[in-house]
Amino acid sequence: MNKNYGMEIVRATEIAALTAARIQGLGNHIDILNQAREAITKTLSRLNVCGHVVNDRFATSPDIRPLPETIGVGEQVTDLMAIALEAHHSAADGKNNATAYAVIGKRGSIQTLPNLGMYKIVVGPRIGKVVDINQSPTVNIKRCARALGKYTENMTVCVLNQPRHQQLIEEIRKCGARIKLIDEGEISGCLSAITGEKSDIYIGYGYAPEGALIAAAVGCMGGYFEGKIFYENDRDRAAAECHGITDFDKIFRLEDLIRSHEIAIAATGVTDGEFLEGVRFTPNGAITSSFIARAETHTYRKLETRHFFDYKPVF
Ligand SMILES: O=P(O)(O)OC[C@H]1O[C@](O)(COP(=O)(O)O)[C@@H](O)[C@@H]1O
Repeated sequence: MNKNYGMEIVRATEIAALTAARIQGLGNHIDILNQAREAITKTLSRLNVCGHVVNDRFATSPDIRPLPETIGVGEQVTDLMAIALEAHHSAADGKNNATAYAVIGKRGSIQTLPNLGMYKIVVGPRIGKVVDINQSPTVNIKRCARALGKYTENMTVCVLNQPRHQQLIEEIRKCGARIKLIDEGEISGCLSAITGEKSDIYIGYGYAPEGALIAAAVGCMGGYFEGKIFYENDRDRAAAECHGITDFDKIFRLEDLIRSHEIAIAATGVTDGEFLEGVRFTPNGAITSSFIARAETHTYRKLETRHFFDYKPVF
């Protein structure tokens, strides 16, 4: 791609975040997700590309507004992944970590993944390739501590607060590391672990399609990612085969999920989160907190944007 599309897709994540923030806390998680999806689609539709939408986890959900198969008005063919509102239950409840995300990359650069669970481990560039998903959390935490020159007791591990993580949480406690529990929004937990802002490692089970977006963030910002898809039965394995996955023990790394340096990512906070602040409404507009990054340069920017609704007729 011959330009930094991060600058363009961030406008779409901003509009999705502003739209969702307007109805934050009203309790309707389907409506807030649909409104965010409509908003991100409308703004991405103005992009001068022909973006093939990939890894939409809600593509076949009957209540959820579909994203078009292709988005944009241009000729340059790209992959486009949009998570208009991660942690939509949190957004509907007015809780933390709701965020809008978009990734754009050269056509074929983003691996498509089935709607299955994926166990993930994510660290930032200061730690790098010392973790091994087949090792226990204790071994990985200690390896990361050594890489950072920190005591294990001063390491912070971000984990989704889900019953399935009980054993993981107990093991982390036993090895002496600190825990940062988040209710929803694993991507923001991973971004925070990549930059080392609020945690040092992210470990846990979430969805596989999110893994591609997290890998894109690692590709753009540095760090290390490993993910393993969790299969319960033959139907799951058949679903994976539709995406060309035939090795069911495969460890997915950055290069398996993102196959090009021509990739850019953007995100905007809806509610306050691990990595970004939520939308703050002002008397005549709103302030959004976003980030954009691209793999070619590894430059990442955090942006505070002031929106003036008198000049934004849509609001
Ligand atoms: O805990 P669950 O329901 O298995 O889902 C895990 C997923 O939920 C999330 O926390 C939020 O998911 P949504 O974006 O669908 O709201 C994701 O970050 C994570 O992958």
